[in-house]
Amino acid sequence: MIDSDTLASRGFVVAPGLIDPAECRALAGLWPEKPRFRSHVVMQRHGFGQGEYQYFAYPLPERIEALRQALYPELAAVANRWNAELGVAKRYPPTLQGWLKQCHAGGQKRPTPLLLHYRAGDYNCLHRDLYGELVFPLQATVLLSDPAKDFSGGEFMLVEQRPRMQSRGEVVPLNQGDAVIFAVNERPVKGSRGFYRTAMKHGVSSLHQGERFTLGIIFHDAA
Ligand SMILES: O=C(O)CCC(=O)C(=O)O
Ligand SMILES: [Fe+2]
Repeated sequence: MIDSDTLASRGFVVAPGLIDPAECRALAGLWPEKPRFRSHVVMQRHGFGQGEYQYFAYPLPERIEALRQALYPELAAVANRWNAELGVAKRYPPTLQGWLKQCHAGGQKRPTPLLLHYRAGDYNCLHRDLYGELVFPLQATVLLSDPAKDFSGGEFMLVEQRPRMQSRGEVVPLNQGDAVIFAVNERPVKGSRGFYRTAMKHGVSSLHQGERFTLGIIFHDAA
Protein backbone atom coordinates (compact mmCIF):
# COMPACT_ATOMS: atom_id res chain seq x y z
CA MET A 1 0.00 0.00 0.00
CA ILE A 2 2.87 2.40 0.85
CA ASP A 3 6.31 2.85 -0.67
CA SER A 4 8.07 2.49 2.69
CA ASP A 5 11.59 2.95 1.35
CA THR A 6 10.74 6.29 -0.23
CA LEU A 7 8.97 7.32 2.96
CA ALA A 8 11.91 6.29 5.13
CA SER A 9 14.51 8.03 2.98
CA ARG A 10 12.63 11.25 2.03
CA GLY A 11 10.39 11.75 5.04
CA PHE A 12 7.21 11.73 2.95
CA VAL A 13 5.48 9.76 0.22
CA VAL A 14 2.21 9.92 -1.70
CA ALA A 15 -0.11 6.90 -1.67
CA PRO A 16 -2.21 7.50 -4.81
CA GLY A 17 -5.92 6.76 -4.77
CA LEU A 18 -6.09 5.54 -1.18
CA ILE A 19 -9.79 6.47 -1.06
CA ASP A 20 -12.13 6.37 -4.06
CA PRO A 21 -14.04 9.53 -5.13
CA ALA A 22 -17.45 8.40 -3.84
CA GLU A 23 -15.95 7.66 -0.41
CA CYS A 24 -14.11 10.99 -0.46
CA ARG A 25 -17.43 12.76 -0.99
CA ALA A 26 -19.07 10.72 1.75
CA LEU A 27 -16.30 11.56 4.23
CA ALA A 28 -16.38 15.29 3.38
CA GLY A 29 -20.17 15.06 3.75
CA LEU A 30 -19.72 14.22 7.46
CA TRP A 31 -18.73 17.86 8.11
CA PRO A 32 -22.21 19.09 9.22
CA GLU A 33 -22.89 16.01 11.40
CA LYS A 34 -22.01 17.63 14.74
CA PRO A 35 -22.44 14.54 17.00
CA ARG A 36 -19.61 12.80 15.11
CA PHE A 37 -17.08 15.32 16.42
CA ARG A 38 -15.61 16.09 19.85
CA SER A 39 -14.41 19.61 19.05
CA HIS A 40 -14.49 22.32 16.41
CA VAL A 41 -11.56 24.70 15.87
CA VAL A 42 -11.74 28.03 14.02
CA MET A 43 -8.11 28.43 12.99
CA GLN A 44 -7.97 32.23 12.89
CA ARG A 45 -8.91 32.39 16.60
CA HIS A 46 -5.67 30.63 17.51
CA GLY A 47 -3.33 32.10 14.90
CA PHE A 48 -3.16 28.72 13.16
CA GLY A 49 -4.22 30.12 9.80
CA GLN A 50 -7.68 30.54 8.33
CA GLY A 51 -10.21 27.75 7.96
CA GLU A 52 -11.84 25.26 10.30
CA TYR A 53 -11.34 21.74 11.50
CA GLN A 54 -13.14 19.23 13.66
CA TYR A 55 -11.74 16.31 15.63
CA PHE A 56 -13.79 13.14 15.37
CA ALA A 57 -15.17 11.61 18.57
CA TYR A 58 -14.76 7.93 19.43
CA PRO A 59 -16.05 5.65 18.01
CA LEU A 60 -14.54 6.90 14.74
CA PRO A 61 -16.51 6.45 11.52
CA GLU A 62 -15.88 2.87 10.42
CA ARG A 63 -13.89 3.78 7.30
CA ILE A 64 -11.55 6.04 9.26
CA GLU A 65 -11.05 3.49 12.04
CA ALA A 66 -10.25 0.82 9.43
CA LEU A 67 -7.83 3.10 7.58
CA ARG A 68 -6.05 4.11 10.80
CA GLN A 69 -5.63 0.44 11.75
CA ALA A 70 -4.54 -0.61 8.26
CA LEU A 71 -1.94 2.13 7.82
CA TYR A 72 -0.39 1.77 11.26
CA PRO A 73 1.71 -1.46 10.94
CA GLU A 74 3.66 -0.33 7.86
CA LEU A 75 4.25 3.07 9.40
CA ALA A 76 5.35 1.53 12.70
CA ALA A 77 8.00 -0.43 10.77
CA VAL A 78 9.35 2.86 9.33
CA ALA A 79 9.12 4.55 12.75
CA ASN A 80 11.12 1.70 14.30
CA ARG A 81 13.72 1.89 11.54
CA TRP A 82 14.06 5.63 12.21
CA ASN A 83 14.53 5.06 15.94
CA ALA A 84 17.19 2.45 15.23
CA GLU A 85 19.00 4.91 12.93
CA LEU A 86 18.82 7.63 15.58
CA GLY A 87 19.94 5.33 18.39
CA VAL A 88 16.63 5.72 20.21
CA ALA A 89 15.61 2.63 22.21
CA LYS A 90 11.83 3.08 21.91
CA ARG A 91 10.05 0.65 19.55
CA TYR A 92 6.42 1.03 18.52
CA PRO A 93 4.13 -1.99 18.97
CA PRO A 94 3.07 -3.86 15.81
CA THR A 95 -0.62 -2.93 16.05
CA LEU A 96 -2.52 0.32 16.51
CA GLN A 97 -4.36 -1.24 19.42
CA GLY A 98 -1.06 -1.83 21.25
CA TRP A 99 0.14 1.71 20.60
CA LEU A 100 -3.13 3.35 21.68
CA LYS A 101 -3.03 1.32 24.89
CA GLN A 102 0.27 3.07 25.66
CA CYS A 103 -1.24 6.47 24.78
CA HIS A 104 -4.28 5.87 26.97
CA ALA A 105 -2.15 4.64 29.90
CA GLY A 106 -0.13 7.85 29.52
CA GLY A 107 -3.26 10.01 29.77
CA GLN A 108 -3.59 10.66 26.03
CA LYS A 109 -7.12 9.38 25.43
CA ARG A 110 -8.84 11.78 23.06
CA PRO A 111 -9.04 10.87 19.36
CA THR A 112 -7.02 12.98 16.92
CA PRO A 113 -8.32 12.08 13.42
CA LEU A 114 -9.82 15.23 11.96
CA LEU A 115 -11.69 16.74 9.06
CA LEU A 116 -10.43 20.08 7.72
CA HIS A 117 -12.38 22.57 5.64
CA TYR A 118 -10.95 25.51 3.69
CA ARG A 119 -12.63 28.14 1.51
CA ALA A 120 -11.17 30.82 -0.79
CA GLY A 121 -8.47 32.75 1.10
CA ASP A 122 -8.02 30.08 3.78
CA TYR A 123 -4.65 28.51 4.61
CA ASN A 124 -2.96 26.37 7.26
CA CYS A 125 0.26 27.72 8.82
CA LEU A 126 3.28 25.43 9.01
CA HIS A 127 2.89 23.33 12.14
CA ARG A 128 3.47 20.00 13.89
CA ASP A 129 0.61 17.93 15.29
CA LEU A 130 1.87 17.14 18.79
CA TYR A 131 -0.66 16.49 21.55
CA GLY A 132 1.43 15.36 24.51
CA GLU A 133 4.62 13.46 25.38
CA LEU A 134 3.68 10.41 23.35
CA VAL A 135 4.23 10.92 19.65
CA PHE A 136 3.87 8.55 16.73
CA PRO A 137 6.31 10.03 14.20
CA LEU A 138 4.27 9.61 10.99
CA GLN A 139 0.83 10.80 9.95
CA ALA A 140 -1.39 10.81 6.84
CA THR A 141 -3.51 13.47 5.15
CA VAL A 142 -6.02 12.48 2.48
CA LEU A 143 -7.29 15.03 -0.04
CA LEU A 144 -11.07 14.54 -0.18
CA SER A 145 -11.84 17.30 -2.72
CA ASP A 146 -10.98 17.25 -6.42
CA PRO A 147 -8.39 19.88 -7.38
CA ALA A 148 -9.54 19.60 -11.01
CA LYS A 149 -13.08 20.71 -10.10
CA ASP A 150 -13.50 21.85 -6.52
CA PHE A 151 -10.72 24.34 -5.76
CA SER A 152 -7.48 25.98 -6.86
CA GLY A 153 -4.43 26.94 -4.79
CA GLY A 154 -4.45 25.16 -1.45
CA GLU A 155 -1.27 23.11 -1.98
CA PHE A 156 0.00 20.76 0.69
CA MET A 157 3.46 21.95 1.79
CA LEU A 158 6.33 20.47 3.79
CA VAL A 159 9.31 22.34 5.16
CA GLU A 160 12.38 20.62 6.50
CA GLN A 161 14.78 22.37 8.86
CA ARG A 162 18.22 20.82 8.75
CA PRO A 163 20.71 21.58 11.54
CA ARG A 164 22.80 24.69 10.75
CA MET A 165 21.38 24.82 7.22
CA GLN A 166 18.61 26.70 5.46
CA SER A 167 15.11 25.24 5.33
CA ARG A 168 13.97 23.23 2.35
CA GLY A 169 10.37 23.39 1.11
CA GLU A 170 8.38 20.87 -0.92
CA VAL A 171 4.95 21.23 -2.48
CA VAL A 172 3.23 17.85 -2.64
CA PRO A 173 0.73 17.69 -5.52
CA LEU A 174 -2.29 15.57 -4.64
CA ASN A 175 -5.30 14.30 -6.59
CA GLN A 176 -8.63 13.48 -5.02
CA GLY A 177 -8.27 10.42 -2.79
CA ASP A 178 -4.47 10.58 -2.61
CA ALA A 179 -2.82 10.43 0.78
CA VAL A 180 0.42 12.10 1.71
CA ILE A 181 2.23 10.30 4.51
CA PHE A 182 4.87 12.36 6.25
CA ALA A 183 6.98 12.91 9.36
CA VAL A 184 5.09 14.62 12.18
CA ASN A 185 8.08 16.22 13.83
CA GLU A 186 11.55 14.85 13.17
CA ARG A 187 13.24 12.32 10.94
CA PRO A 188 16.75 10.91 10.45
CA VAL A 189 18.82 11.91 7.42
CA LYS A 190 21.97 10.05 6.48
CA GLY A 191 25.06 12.23 6.66
CA SER A 192 28.77 11.47 6.21
CA ARG A 193 29.08 10.57 9.91
CA GLY A 194 25.87 8.63 10.49
CA PHE A 195 22.34 9.86 10.83
CA TYR A 196 21.28 13.29 12.06
CA ARG A 197 17.84 14.71 12.86
CA THR A 198 15.89 17.20 10.80
CA ALA A 199 12.70 18.94 11.92
CA MET A 200 9.64 18.82 9.67
CA LYS A 201 6.54 20.99 9.52
CA HIS A 202 3.55 20.87 7.23
CA GLY A 203 0.88 23.34 6.11
CA VAL A 204 -1.37 24.43 3.26
CA SER A 205 -0.93 27.44 0.95
CA SER A 206 -3.83 29.87 0.39
CA LEU A 207 -6.85 28.61 -1.47
CA HIS A 208 -7.52 30.77 -4.53
CA GLN A 209 -11.07 29.59 -5.06
CA GLY A 210 -13.56 26.90 -4.20
CA GLU A 211 -13.69 24.56 -1.26
CA ARG A 212 -11.16 22.00 -0.03
CA PHE A 213 -11.72 19.18 2.47
CA THR A 214 -9.01 16.93 3.88
CA LEU A 215 -8.96 14.05 6.31
CA GLY A 216 -6.06 14.00 8.78
CA ILE A 217 -5.07 10.72 10.38
CA ILE A 218 -2.81 11.12 13.39
CA PHE A 219 -1.84 8.01 15.31
CA HIS A 220 -1.18 9.34 18.82
CA ASP A 221 -4.22 10.36 20.84
CA ALA A 222 -4.37 13.70 22.65
CA ALA A 223 -3.98 14.62 26.30
O1 LIG B 1 -5.32 20.21 4.86
C1 LIG B 1 -4.20 19.73 4.70
O2 LIG B 1 -3.77 19.34 3.62
C2 LIG B 1 -3.29 19.60 5.92
C3 LIG B 1 -4.04 19.01 7.06
C4 LIG B 1 -3.23 18.87 8.31
O3 LIG B 1 -2.60 19.76 8.81
C5 LIG B 1 -3.21 17.53 8.93
O4 LIG B 1 -3.77 16.57 8.38
O5 LIG B 1 -2.60 17.41 10.01
FE1 LIG C 1 -1.56 19.08 10.57
